[in-house]
Amino acid sequence: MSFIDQLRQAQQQNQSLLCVGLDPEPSRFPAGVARNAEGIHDFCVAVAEATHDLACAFKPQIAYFAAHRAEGQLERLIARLRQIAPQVPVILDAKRGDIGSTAEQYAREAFERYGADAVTLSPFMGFDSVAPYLKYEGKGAFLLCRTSNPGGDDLQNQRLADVPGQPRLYEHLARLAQGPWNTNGQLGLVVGATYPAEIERVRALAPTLPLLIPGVGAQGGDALATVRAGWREAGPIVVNSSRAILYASGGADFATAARAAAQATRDQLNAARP
Ligand SMILES: O=c1ccn([C@@H]2O[C@H](COP(=O)(O)O)[C@@H](O)[C@H]2O)c(=O)[nH]1
Repeated sequence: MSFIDQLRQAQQQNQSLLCVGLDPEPSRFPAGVARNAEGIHDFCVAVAEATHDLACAFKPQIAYFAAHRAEGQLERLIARLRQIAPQVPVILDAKRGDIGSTAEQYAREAFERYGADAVTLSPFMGFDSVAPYLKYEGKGAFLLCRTSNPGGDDLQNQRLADVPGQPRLYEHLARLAQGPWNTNGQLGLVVGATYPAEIERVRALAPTLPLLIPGVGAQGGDALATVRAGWREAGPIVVNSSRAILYASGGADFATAARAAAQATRDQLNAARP
């Protein structure tokens, strides 16, 4: 099954647009969870078990694992997610971008080593840096388009003088991803919930692409405005929240609190659907 079909199926089954982000930071773990690589694995498993029926995707951010030499634990975690929630796709947030030969290795890492269903990529180096990922049939790739951070303006919001109509860089990217770059039909875009007007613009330019939308929760993005701007019958959205769910409680009840936070966010997103 293709990534996009898998995503739609999980959204239907769990009635959810919510992606639970797995950004495990040992210094924020409650007492009783080891502040090491094994603790990272166990903490994420506990959160996944508590939220598996509320999520349409899980998004481990690779830096939180690699920084603590927990790549082996990330492999095991993704394998475990398959048991906990076989229907829920895993998006590996890696934001890779490199020349083709190196991109081949990154693609292998994401899809063969970790077994992710989709990956996030930086499109800055152009189509040949994206193409190796598209050779993996049915696997998804989300290109950074209009990111949630204020610094996204520095490049993404600049106009391209040499392109007809002088679009902004993020608009040009959205057009490429909807059109000529989407050779396997599995491309999506990353757009920040902190910029709903830009979500709406991206949706106009890329009406059928899945949008991965981080920025609700800890970054303060507006869930209602996000869904209104991005959700369309023909174009799914996946709205990520990480810290607001993972650290809803710093105590022994962290998994129960994570579930409550995930449920509240899921319900908020669903209530905003037209
Ligand atoms: O534009 C982007 C792209 C990716 N991210 C990632 O999403 C989560 C957000 O975490 P919160 O705790 O919900 O703020 C994190 O992994 C980022 O690396 C993003 O925030 N913005």
